Amino acid sequence: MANKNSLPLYEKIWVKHTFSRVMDSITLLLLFLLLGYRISSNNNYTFPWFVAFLCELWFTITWITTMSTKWTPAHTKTFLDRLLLRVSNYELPALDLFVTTADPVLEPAIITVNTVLSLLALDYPANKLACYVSDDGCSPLTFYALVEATKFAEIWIPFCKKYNVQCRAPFRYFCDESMAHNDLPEFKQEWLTMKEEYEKLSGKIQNASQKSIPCQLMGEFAVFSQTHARNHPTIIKVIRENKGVSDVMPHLIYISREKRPKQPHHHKAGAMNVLTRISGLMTNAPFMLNLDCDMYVNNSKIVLHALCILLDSKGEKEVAFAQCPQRFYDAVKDDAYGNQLVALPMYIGSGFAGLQGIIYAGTNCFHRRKVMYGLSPNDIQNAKKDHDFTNGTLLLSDKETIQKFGTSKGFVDSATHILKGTTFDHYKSLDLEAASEVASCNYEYNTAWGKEVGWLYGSTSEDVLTGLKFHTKGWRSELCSPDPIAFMGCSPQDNLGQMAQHKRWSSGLFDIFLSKHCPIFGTIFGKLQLRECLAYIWITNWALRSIPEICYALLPAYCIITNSSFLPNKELSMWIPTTLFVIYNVSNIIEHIKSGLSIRTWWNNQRMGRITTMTSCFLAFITIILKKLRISGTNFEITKKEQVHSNEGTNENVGRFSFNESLIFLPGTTILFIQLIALFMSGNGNGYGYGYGVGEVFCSAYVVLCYLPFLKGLFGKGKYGIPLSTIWKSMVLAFTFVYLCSRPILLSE
Ligand SMILES: O=c1ccn([C@@H]2O[C@H](COP(=O)(O)OP(=O)(O)O[C@H]3O[C@H](CO)[C@@H](O)[C@H](O)[C@H]3O)[C@@H](O)[C@H]2O)c(=O)[nH]1
Ligand SMILES: [Mn+2]
Repeated sequence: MANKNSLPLYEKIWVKHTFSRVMDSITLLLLFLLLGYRISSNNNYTFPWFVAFLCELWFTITWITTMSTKWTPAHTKTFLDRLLLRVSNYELPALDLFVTTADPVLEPAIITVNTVLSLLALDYPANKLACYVSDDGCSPLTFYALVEATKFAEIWIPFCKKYNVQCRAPFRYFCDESMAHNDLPEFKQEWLTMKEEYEKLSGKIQNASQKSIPCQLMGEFAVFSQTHARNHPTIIKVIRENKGVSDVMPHLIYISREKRPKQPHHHKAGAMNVLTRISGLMTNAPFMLNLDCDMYVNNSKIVLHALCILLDSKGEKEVAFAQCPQRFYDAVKDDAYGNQLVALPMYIGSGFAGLQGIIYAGTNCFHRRKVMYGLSPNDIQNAKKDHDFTNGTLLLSDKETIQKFGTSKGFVDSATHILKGTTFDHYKSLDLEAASEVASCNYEYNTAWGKEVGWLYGSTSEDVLTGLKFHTKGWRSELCSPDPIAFMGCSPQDNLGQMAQHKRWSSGLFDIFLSKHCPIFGTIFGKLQLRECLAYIWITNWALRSIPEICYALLPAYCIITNSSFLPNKELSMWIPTTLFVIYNVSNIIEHIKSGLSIRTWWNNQRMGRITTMTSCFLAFITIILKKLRISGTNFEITKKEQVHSNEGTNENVGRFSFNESLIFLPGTTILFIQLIALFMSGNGNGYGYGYGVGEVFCSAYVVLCYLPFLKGLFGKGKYGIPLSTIWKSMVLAFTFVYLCSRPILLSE
């Protein structure tokens, strides 16, 4: 019994993916064989041969990073009973909850409200929780919705706790009529009342979004008059203060940080840092959970699960953050746009988790505040050795602290508590003046915010960048994936959203690769482990992948047009690329099936992978090159969040591609045209002498198959059709390509 308290609070479970390992190794072997063959068959040194060799070399290197990332997947198992034995309810640490929203149109208030309600109703002592909502849209509607939601929360929270409701976001909970059944007689009545009350709440928010905010609330809303989303002073509203142990409602605070047209606001990262500072002034919890506005809590005990990792005696010393997986509701059938990210996290995500740790995904993540303030595991070790926190590395002189954290005395005091490891016993009622100071545009000027402290600036993928910084300092991270799944969110409902999102991610990630935070430097000069570094190289190079993929996709067409070949054309050697193609796809199909997905889903993911790499990633590549050349900057385009209604599931247009004037469709349409021209030439017997073979024609046809949605788009109407201007531009580009192909090139035969 004596060592009950020394039992670990979580365990790492290593997953055996033997089949994947074998298939991946065969794939690698075949890639090596192909490269070897290309080098050894010296009678084939032609231009397409050379380009193919370079592309395949790239694919091989990428494959090595993929394999290394996937090789030792792991996840964690948490022991809630052990945690509760060790810490009583009274001793549980405080937790600050952060929600970010930025646009009341793209992110409807009712979605944010549901996220907030699910957080307020967490299975955790309410007096230890404080929920801070950052509104970058400075929208009175969001504020109004939160005020109304608080009234509903007063009955919703007790209801959830009484009946141990699992999903505490009402819009999802009430979707499922079967929830209305329960053996307790009074349940049904309460369920109905609750549903009615929720409908009233959503009705009010709906009305307010269409008309205006009810006038009786005008007083409270006066501050919103004459504000503009990009130009307004700080607005902070303490909507509800927790009144102590017996109160079921956590604190709820609305924040819209100051924005001025010419001042950089650093998008989400900037918002997160303001939340960090304001919460530091008020509750200063040692842990923080951050959610995007569309991610609701699906497992009400998730805080306890995450604490098992963060409070574990080993975890306490080593783990910077516990990341829960991202899962999405209302998926489009068979994942037509390839954005559900189910198979990828299962292999790559847990692969990361088996190394130095999972990446920080921007949402669903529990952070340690002191790590956010820049501490490394080393600092803590040294301070412990010195037994003196005042002279140890942890505490800086007053001047240094101000240089690091800024001039707010209140905040510097709170940060000192965190660095020393002592927390406030009870919260301080919010000093609005101090809070406005730390939320102002100028506050971070000449401080370490965004550089050494808090969420890092400089990339639209602030999440991966911030996590990478922690790993480089020597921290680990853990994947926390209890059953039922902790959080659910919404994913783009069409290809436009998906492609734009993919572009933002890959540009942000590539930005990191080209910055001083590049994972390679992290391994050479920091504490980023080698295989973790390879995994980060894998993820930060999505944009770069577009170049070899586009070249490789153009090769078959080039060969058909110029009557040359890039594939081995002797029967015996042809088996290398053929087997490679088969093995790669078969193992991919099986991985999808093992993740519980259909073959159709596999194909949609595969196809979408090819499309996004050649379109979104390519544009991301160009965007970042232009940024590095200081020709243009990057922007954070917010993803549209939609509530899907179940009757839309039968709509025949579900899964169809829509198009607009965006440049993102230009590369895809051009590639498609080039293949069509090539196939037409091959069909017409224009390939004199038949330098190219079945292989080239097959590859070209395969590219067309991947681009089938674009082919349909050529004939589609309205939003389902590719705009004429894009078609014209693509045609010009395609014919230029064909023209250039037919001119003699130095290296060609
Ligand atoms: O200026 C901004 C822009 C965005 N956001 C918020 O950032 C979150 C993520 O934005 P979203 O448009 O939903 O992007 P996603 O691509 O869905 O988000 C993923 O990718 C982002 C990085 O690209 C991460 O920050 C997110 O956590 C991660 O879920 C949302 O809550 C927004 O309200 C802000 O608060 N301020
Ligand atoms: Mn999102």
